[in-house]
Amino acid sequence: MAMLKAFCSRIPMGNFYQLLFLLYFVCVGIVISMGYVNPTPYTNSYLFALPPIIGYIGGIAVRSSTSSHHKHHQNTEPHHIQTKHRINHHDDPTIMIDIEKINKELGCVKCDSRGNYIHDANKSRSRNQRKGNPHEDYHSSISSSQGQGGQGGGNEPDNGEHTNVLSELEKEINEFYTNPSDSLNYHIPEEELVAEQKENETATFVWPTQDVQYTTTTTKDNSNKQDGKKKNNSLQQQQQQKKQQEEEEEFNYNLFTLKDSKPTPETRILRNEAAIYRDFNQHQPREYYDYESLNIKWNPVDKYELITKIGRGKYSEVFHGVNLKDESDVVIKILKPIQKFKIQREVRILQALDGGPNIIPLIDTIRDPQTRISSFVFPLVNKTDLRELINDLEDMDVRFYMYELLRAIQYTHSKGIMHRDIKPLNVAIDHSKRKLVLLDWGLAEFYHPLKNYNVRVASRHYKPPELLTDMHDYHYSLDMWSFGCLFAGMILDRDPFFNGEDNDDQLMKITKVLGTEDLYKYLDKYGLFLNDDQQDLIKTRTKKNWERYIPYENEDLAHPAAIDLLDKLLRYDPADRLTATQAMEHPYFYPITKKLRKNNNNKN
Ligand SMILES: Nc1ncnc2c1ncn2[C@@H]1O[C@H](COP(=O)(O)OP(=O)(O)OP(=O)(O)O)[C@@H](O)[C@H]1O
Repeated sequence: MAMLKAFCSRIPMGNFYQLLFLLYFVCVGIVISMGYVNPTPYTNSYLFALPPIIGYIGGIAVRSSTSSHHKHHQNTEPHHIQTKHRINHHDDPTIMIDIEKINKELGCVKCDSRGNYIHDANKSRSRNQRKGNPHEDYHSSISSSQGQGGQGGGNEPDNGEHTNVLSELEKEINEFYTNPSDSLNYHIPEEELVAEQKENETATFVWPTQDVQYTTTTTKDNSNKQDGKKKNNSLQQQQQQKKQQEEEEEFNYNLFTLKDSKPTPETRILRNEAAIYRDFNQHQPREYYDYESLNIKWNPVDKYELITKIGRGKYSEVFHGVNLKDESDVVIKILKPIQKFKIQREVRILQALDGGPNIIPLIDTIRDPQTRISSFVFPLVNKTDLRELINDLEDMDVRFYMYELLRAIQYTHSKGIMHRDIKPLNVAIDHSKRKLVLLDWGLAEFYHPLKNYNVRVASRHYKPPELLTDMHDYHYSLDMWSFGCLFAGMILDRDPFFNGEDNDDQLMKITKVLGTEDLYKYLDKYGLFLNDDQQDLIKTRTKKNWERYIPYENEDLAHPAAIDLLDKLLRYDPADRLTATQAMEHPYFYPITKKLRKNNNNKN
């Protein structure tokens, strides 16, 4: 009996029924042959044909039902393995960091560094229980999906089915982390491992950092191979660590730049990104651009004496002073009460640009301990107002000073900084020494791509269209517009060239010269809109020829090369404007660059 049971258990169910009917068929044959039943055609068909047919059909039915069950089973099996494959990527330490970052960004406080969901009793509650607090629902659905190894991350409301699947997955994930090797349903046959090993023994390794290749063979020199592998491993580790560090730095940098950035309006189609020096600050140590962490060393004021007031600005009173130690002339810029970060920013930027061409150097930072009034000390520039000077300047002088100004701007941009207040008042020229310096770094700022900056910078008449149309993600090219306005003022003897009475009027004045066609193209490109007042003010206008603005007495300054340069600077679209480097390469400056090259050659 036990043998029969064992035999039966080995026979698949479909075959078992067929065997049973075969047995019946044999029995009926015996009965007929022994003469117990009359073999009429009817009895024959009844006794012989029907049972095998039923048996056969029954067998098919049973077999197909078991095979469909089997198929279903097969389907879940690879899915199971697949899930573990997906989870397996957490073994990569670089990805682990990623998930941690994503969790932090999404505010998933319930995930560990591997993106693994940390069990929460609330999570096992039913949907109805959670329904009462939609906020809680949202957060638990985020953290649940995070628990799947960072897959998904949706914020759809949870339901019972979803929770079940998630808790199963959670179990799998936890199992995987407690015993990763066991949970991988993989078995690599011994022969394959040996073959792989052999293949590696004769493989060519590429040195990861240099273009050097070396071959190691176990049969010839075993130690070489070991060394090579060790080197390779340590190099790989170093590379991985470096990558990890870079990713961390990038993440911290992104957090930093997002810190005080305003959200971008949904209407924006295209963001405005600098084409040059875009990632300069990202590749600098944080102290370089994080001016709020700067500790300014304030020295005593008694080293200097004030002589006379020479100027005043929005944020300061400027005095001619003297350094009592060496009796040198200085400028003391006494700061009005302003926010601390603005002082830190100006100092940090002046430090970053120290030694740059035509940039005013910061000599000292002083503070009166009693009044706590802070001041910056600069060298005195014996300057002449640009607007007065213009009458005395020849074409070559204008080219020279404009080139010198561009050198300062180019250097500033190359250091990841925007000046944001280029105007004649901030350019000091000592014509007797043929020396130009760019002053007033109070509004200058570090450039971070796609950061939404304050548009209330630069002086109205030098404000580019992006500041007048609320494009907050402006970049270095805003300085190039301001430079263009200053240049137009000089060569066309009309400063300010665009003389708006307020910001809306300023844009209107610009459209009177540059027309409206390009303005609308620029607005459409970036998904920007005019405000109501601007729409009322701005009528359809055609672009004017620059020639009509050239006064008779300025034809020597405003020649075709100068006009061509001006035309390439004053463009609505910041992406269409020349960069400082491109402007310096413009034919207008050929006589200057030619002379510079000659002087350099002579020196050498
Ligand atoms: N080193 C200098 N040599 C000569 N004059 C200077 C010097 N520094 C500043 N000035 C004069 O003082 C004025 C005000 O200086 P500065 O622009 O730095 O101050 P501010 O308060 O930041 O001005 P703003 O209102 O333009 O922001 C300048 O326009 C210039 O005329």
